[in-house]
Amino acid sequence: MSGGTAAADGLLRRGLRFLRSRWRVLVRLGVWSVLETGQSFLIGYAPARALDDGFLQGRTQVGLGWLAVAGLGVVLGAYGTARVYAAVAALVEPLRDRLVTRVVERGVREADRGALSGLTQQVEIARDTFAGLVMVSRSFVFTAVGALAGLFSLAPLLLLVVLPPLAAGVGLFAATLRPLARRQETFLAADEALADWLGTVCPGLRDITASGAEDRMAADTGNLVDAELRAARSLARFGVLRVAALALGGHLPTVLLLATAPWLLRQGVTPGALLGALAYVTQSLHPALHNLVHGLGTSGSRLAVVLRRLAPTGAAEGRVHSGPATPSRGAGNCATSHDAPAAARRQTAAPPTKRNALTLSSVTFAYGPTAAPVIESLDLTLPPGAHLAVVGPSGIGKSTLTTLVAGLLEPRSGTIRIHGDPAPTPQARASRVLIPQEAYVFTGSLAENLAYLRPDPVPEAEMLASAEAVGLAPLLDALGGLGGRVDPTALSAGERQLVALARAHLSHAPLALLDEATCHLDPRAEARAERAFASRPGGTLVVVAHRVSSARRAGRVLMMDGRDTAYGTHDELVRCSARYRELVGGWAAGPGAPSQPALALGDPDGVDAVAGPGLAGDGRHVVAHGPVGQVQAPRDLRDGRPFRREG
Ligand SMILES: Nc1ncnc2c1ncn2[C@@H]1O[C@H](COP(=O)(O)OP(=O)(O)OP(=O)(O)O)[C@@H](O)[C@H]1O
Repeated sequence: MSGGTAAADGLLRRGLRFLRSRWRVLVRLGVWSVLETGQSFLIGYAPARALDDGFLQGRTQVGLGWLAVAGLGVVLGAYGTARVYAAVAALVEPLRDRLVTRVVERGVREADRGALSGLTQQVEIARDTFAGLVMVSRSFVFTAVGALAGLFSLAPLLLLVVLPPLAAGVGLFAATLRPLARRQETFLAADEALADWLGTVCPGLRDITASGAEDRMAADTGNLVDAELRAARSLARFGVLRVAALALGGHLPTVLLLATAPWLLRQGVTPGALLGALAYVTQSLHPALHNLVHGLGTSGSRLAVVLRRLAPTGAAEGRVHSGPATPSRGAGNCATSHDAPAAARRQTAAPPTKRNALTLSSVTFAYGPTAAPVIESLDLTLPPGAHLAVVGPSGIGKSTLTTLVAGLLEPRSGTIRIHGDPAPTPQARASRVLIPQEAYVFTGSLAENLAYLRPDPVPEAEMLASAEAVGLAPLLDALGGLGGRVDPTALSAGERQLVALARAHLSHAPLALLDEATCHLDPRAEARAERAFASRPGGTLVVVAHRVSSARRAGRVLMMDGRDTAYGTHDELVRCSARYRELVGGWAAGPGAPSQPALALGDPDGVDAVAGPGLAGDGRHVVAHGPVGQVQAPRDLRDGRPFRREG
């Protein structure tokens, strides 16, 4: 037995089990359908009687009476239809609940919100399709029973004319149902495979061109297009059989009734009975068969595909992915924001480990409704304890990013979570502390300034430890200890930054955002402050860096550069990102270099640096556009030694 057939049989078994457990609802549905069917019966019977017993006999009132009966049948039928909808809801909603429970469990287990929203959408499709199927197949059965009973009661001979073509049409349709469903599924799978493939290839066109892989990619894409074309043609061929079934079962009875009318009249069938038979065929049987053929033919296979996809194991087992292997992206391990979709997929495919300190999912932000986004579709994940340096050219959006994470701005779209709490919310706000470039201190004691972010009384020892950690101790001594008076105007910008840093260090917030918060400190003092934050137990640090030394210290670097944003370690970026090398090289070249680095003389920790453009990454890969080596890395970096400013 093939995998597809086994899956289909499994689905059928589960479906029958589901229906068996809801037999009461099915009975209710049947009862209301009978009432609805009364209308189908009367639609031909009443006009026949009206003609034969009323108008043709000159008894107008009797004729009108029968027509009134037909009208009453319509009213009762409408009531029955309303009750039918309620019964269908009772059948369909439990299926929806069951599927929702299943996909939510799966989404929680896989910690994949993207997949979850996709799956819940599919549940809605499954619910609607199932409801449509129940309505269509039920309607056909009851309408056909009503109409055939009516034909029999008018004149059994009529069945001889109507029944054979109707049965042949239904039989032909039934025979095509399974192969049609298979072809429909193949077509859907081919269509999705092509869409998936294009979604992967299109964002990487630049890399494909850079690595000369156009021909191979075009050939692979062509294969998928051909596969979809073949599937569409095969489906269309079966579509012709479907139309034939409808012509046979729906149109032929009308033709036969008209062609055999003289014979039928000779056999004693009355003109009214003939009129009634035509009404049954054209008003009931043909529309019901039409709905069945189109509804069951299309929706049935759609439902099968969706249900199989929602199945607990091998969610995509029903999906034929005939696409070629993932395209090479040109530059080894590198990944830019071009790779965002692939990177996002890699990220969501990873098993959940622990709660991330910071998660950005497809974050887009602009300063105005029609303004160009400063940040676009940014994905970023930082585990607790991570140390990230954000670099990029002036005005690229580094401060905007930290402000968004701090919850002072709201993304236009996408989500930001700090230790699982969405930003901006009070919970997320309590988990982060933002130290901007401009450090604010106020007139008061140093202790008051330091304890400002703590709701609880802060032990002196803690304050002294934080002051020591960030390098505030000399100022603390100069001011005469924690009780010393702070006069903001008497402090230098660097001293004010040290106070602000010690205050943030004392806060309980595990995520520290330093937005050029050390720009007035010398490199040595900056290094000390950053290390103090990086070594807080469980503390996560995001630094908007203005020196290369900052980027080197950080475990990961986010180089913001619009669509070419790159992410990785400093060494990876140096290896893979031409843009990053260019920036680093710019610093080394000194003043007047394109990136206009802020150099600090005699930096024992390395070179000063940077600013460059960008977006996101998956925590493991970095990027380069253009072959690696096209831009030569500065000699100092290749030697692994820090830069030194010349002269
Ligand atoms: N409050 C604001 N209102 C409108 N536009 C703003 C605002 N703040 C920043 N911008 C604009 O958003 C863009 C990104 O600015 P942002 O300050 O985030 O960049 P940056 O990379 O931090 O720059 P720098 O390194 O110079 O601090 C710039 O074009 C800037 O002019």
